[in-house]
Amino acid sequence: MTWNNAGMQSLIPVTNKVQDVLNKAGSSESFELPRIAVVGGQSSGKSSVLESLVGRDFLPRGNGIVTRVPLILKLIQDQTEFARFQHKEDKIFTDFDQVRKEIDDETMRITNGSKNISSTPITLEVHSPHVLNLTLIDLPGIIKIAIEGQSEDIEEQIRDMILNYIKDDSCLILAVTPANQDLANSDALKIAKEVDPEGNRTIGVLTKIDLMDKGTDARDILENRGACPLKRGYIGVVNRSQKDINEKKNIKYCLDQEKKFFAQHPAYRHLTNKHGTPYLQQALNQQLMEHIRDSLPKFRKSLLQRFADVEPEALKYLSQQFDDRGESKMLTTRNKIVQQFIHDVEAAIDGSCSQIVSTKKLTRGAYINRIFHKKIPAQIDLANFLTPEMKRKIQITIENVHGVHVGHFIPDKAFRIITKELIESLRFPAQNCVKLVASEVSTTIKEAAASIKTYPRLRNEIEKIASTELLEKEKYAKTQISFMFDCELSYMNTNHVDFNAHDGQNGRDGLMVRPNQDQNHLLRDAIEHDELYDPEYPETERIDPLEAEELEVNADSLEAKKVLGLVNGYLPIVTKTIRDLVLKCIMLVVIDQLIGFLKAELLVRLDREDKSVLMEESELEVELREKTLREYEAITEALETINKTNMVKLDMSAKSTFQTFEAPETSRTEQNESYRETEELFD
Ligand SMILES: Nc1nc2c(ncn2[C@@H]2O[C@H](COP(=O)(O)OP(=O)(O)OP(=O)(O)O)[C@@H](O)[C@H]2O)c(=O)[nH]1
Repeated sequence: MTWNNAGMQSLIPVTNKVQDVLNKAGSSESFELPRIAVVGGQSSGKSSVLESLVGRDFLPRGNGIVTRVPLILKLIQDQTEFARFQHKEDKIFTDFDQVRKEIDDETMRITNGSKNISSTPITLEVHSPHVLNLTLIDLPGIIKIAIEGQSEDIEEQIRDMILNYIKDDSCLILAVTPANQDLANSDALKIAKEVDPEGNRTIGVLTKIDLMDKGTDARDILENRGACPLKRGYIGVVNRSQKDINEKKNIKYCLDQEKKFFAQHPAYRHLTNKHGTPYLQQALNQQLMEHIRDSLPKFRKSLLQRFADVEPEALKYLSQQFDDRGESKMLTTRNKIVQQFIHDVEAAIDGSCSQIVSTKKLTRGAYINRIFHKKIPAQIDLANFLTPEMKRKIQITIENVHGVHVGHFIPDKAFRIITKELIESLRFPAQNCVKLVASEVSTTIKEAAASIKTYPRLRNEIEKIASTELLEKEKYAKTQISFMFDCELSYMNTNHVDFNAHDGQNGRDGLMVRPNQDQNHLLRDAIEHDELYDPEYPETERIDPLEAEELEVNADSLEAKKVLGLVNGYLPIVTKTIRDLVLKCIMLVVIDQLIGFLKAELLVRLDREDKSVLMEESELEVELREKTLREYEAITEALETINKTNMVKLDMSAKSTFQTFEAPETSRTEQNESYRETEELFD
């Protein structure tokens, strides 16, 4: 058997290298060549044309509708030559007569042995070192009348099937018309026009020129001067006749006969260079080149986009790679990872450290900020302390302080007891604030550690050291805060500059309680003028006598009000101080000291571990890294290959073989722009 698709070979170096490189790397990018669908009336010679294009004699041929199901023929460039059907994946065909038989058998199976057609395609892969990766489709011929045993609407079914394949803009249409029929009635041209009215992707193929009536010729059509001119013109071919097939004449022999036919025929002698199967191959070749030329810039853009996606990951992997024979390189890698981890933790908390500021997601630092300024003030809050329960406590405390005696002075002791109890009630919420921030810092540590993908042991160790230290810091901060509470509880500083006897609002009628002042007198005045009650806290107003009765204690007593005034004036000082110090303590211990620890101690602690164990790579990550690096290299190579392609030369060679094909202007400009982009990238 002889292969005769040499015309397509010139495309192999570029497209196949690009396809190969990307396929091998398992890249998601792939450069697809367009499908070529062969359409035409029944027995117009479609399968014969297709076979000539492939250069292989393996398709069923004969009278009647031979092609009754679509045949999707995938040509795949490979080292060895064989065929394989999708429906029989395990079987390898090396004998192409067997391929023909299998197509026949499968057609019968699909159509249940009837004479009907089916849209269920047969998919056949032909692997060969001589083909270009390309998909060709042989379709059933368009018929006019159903014969016995065929569905009434078979004509419509065939039309729909053909249209379904050729409607895709990237599909090249070979409209096959026999020369011994009137062109104006060509089914192929009619159906092609429906989907490609401009004729941009339709090539007219005139078969059976050798069978034309004596005294007639197809010269006008072949010179594109006939009744139905096509933008891309017509190409005349002389395929093997049924007799040739029966006599098993090979394709090489028939191609020689075809050449002789054109050379010797007086009407076509001057057209020998523009017709015949080899020329059709060249024309198709040019179409494909044009497609490549037009789609390369777009494809390159998409490759560049993928390159931009893959590059940062790849560079990260490359920077983390080390030669495991060299311990110092291993250490350098480890140290780099640790530095990066510390930087990531710091950057996530301290926004100013971060080079890239997200506009979509809050960072941990921003969350901590919310805890500082929203949650902490809300948790350390005694504004609503005056519950009925507290009123009752105040009165009972006062009465207990007096005991058997009748009290005439402000019960200072009761004030201290009540205030202490209230301050104490803040201890747990204040410590809880440490927990809230620590939990955010813990998440920050986990997130930063998660990016150490290649070395899971190192990642775990770093996370463990940092998290353990965070726990220590959390504990320590809680102790410090507890100490702060102890300080607050040890002394009620009623000499504080901010202390206001009724509610801490300075300047309100000058109602400041100072030592050596007559507190009883001031308070009495205040009560008379109804100034001890804060309108913001209605609970501080006079206690409902009914409620008082329920309590069975006189919570509305003058003394209770005096104590309330003192408590109310003192609490804001305490909450203000505690809020401020809790926040500062958390910042110092849980954040600053932790980061300080990471900077000073993390490497020291890691040094205690076995380096080679710590730097063991994760299998999954190794796989991912290799895949990423493979794709990175493949895309780089593919881009370089495309960049080296001499598009002008490619275009010139295309033009010299098939003058009527014009390339759209815009694609050239786009192409140059894209080249510039690519060149810049690789400069
Ligand atoms: N003499 C001569 N015979 C041809 C030519 N082209 C095709 N034939 C013959 O015409 C018959 C039909 O050819 P096919 O290639 O099977 O036609 P088809 O369009 O694929 O047929 P269907 O798939 O059945 O529609 C075969 O016997 C071919 O040998 C040609 O250029 N010259």
